Amino acid sequence: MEKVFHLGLTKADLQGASLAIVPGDPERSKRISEYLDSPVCLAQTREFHIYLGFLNESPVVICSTGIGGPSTSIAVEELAQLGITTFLRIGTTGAIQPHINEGDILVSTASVRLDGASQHFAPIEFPAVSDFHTTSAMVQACESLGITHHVGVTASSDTFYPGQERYDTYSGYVRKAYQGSCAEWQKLNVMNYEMESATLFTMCAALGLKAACLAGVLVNRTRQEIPNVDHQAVEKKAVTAVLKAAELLLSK
Ligand SMILES: O=P(O)(O)O[C@H]1O[C@H](CO)[C@@H](O)[C@H]1O
Ligand SMILES: O=c1cc[nH]c(=O)[nH]1
Repeated sequence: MEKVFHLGLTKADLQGASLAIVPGDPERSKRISEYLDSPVCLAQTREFHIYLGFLNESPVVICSTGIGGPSTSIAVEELAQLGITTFLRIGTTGAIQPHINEGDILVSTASVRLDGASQHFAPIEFPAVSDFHTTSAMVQACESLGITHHVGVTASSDTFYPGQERYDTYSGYVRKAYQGSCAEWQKLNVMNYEMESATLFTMCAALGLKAACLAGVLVNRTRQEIPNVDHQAVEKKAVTAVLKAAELLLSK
């Protein structure tokens, strides 16, 4: 088989892996790989840092998506061509409900499609819904590890600043369409903001692939706009949860 265009890998490179862990941050790929047995770096190209390792002897791929839907859609498409059918996103996030605390883990059942890329896969009426069994494994993982977690709907935006209604910016202006949007999502019981799950869920649901997403809370937007917590501690908890979910899925 030819190498896929962006990731630069062939099916043989993945050694039969069918499950991928997909963080946004490229540097996180390496940190996750260190929890696997015999990790090797397969490629580092653009925002895609790709590792292969083993979890209880099953091959697992880790591939960063970069920030946002367009690069996520490339990673998912090319990984699917290479044999990946299950995608576990592990991200960071901003909570918008007052009862959610920094350091909690949020498991997304579905996402509000505030992205553009998902519309290249399915019309806006199509739900950005996670895979039930894959998401259940994430919930079970959090429960078994005693991690404080919340399960619900996520708003997934193309932008970090206006799409998430941040005013503490260069211009201080948010265009009218997004003014009041955070309050509306709060009223509609949306848990949080992040930037990749709408594309990931829509694309995977439309293509018959399985996707789930969990994220560690870096900031509670009812209290402040920009995160200032210990990023690494929050990430470590989320990584522990996603690896446990992968282990549960691979043991079935
Ligand atoms: O920590 P990651 O996985 O990158 O996820 C979140 O962090 C980035 C924004 O800071 C966006 O990618 C958002 O979805
Ligand atoms: O508030 C936040 C924090 C992390 N990632 C986001 O997209 N938003």
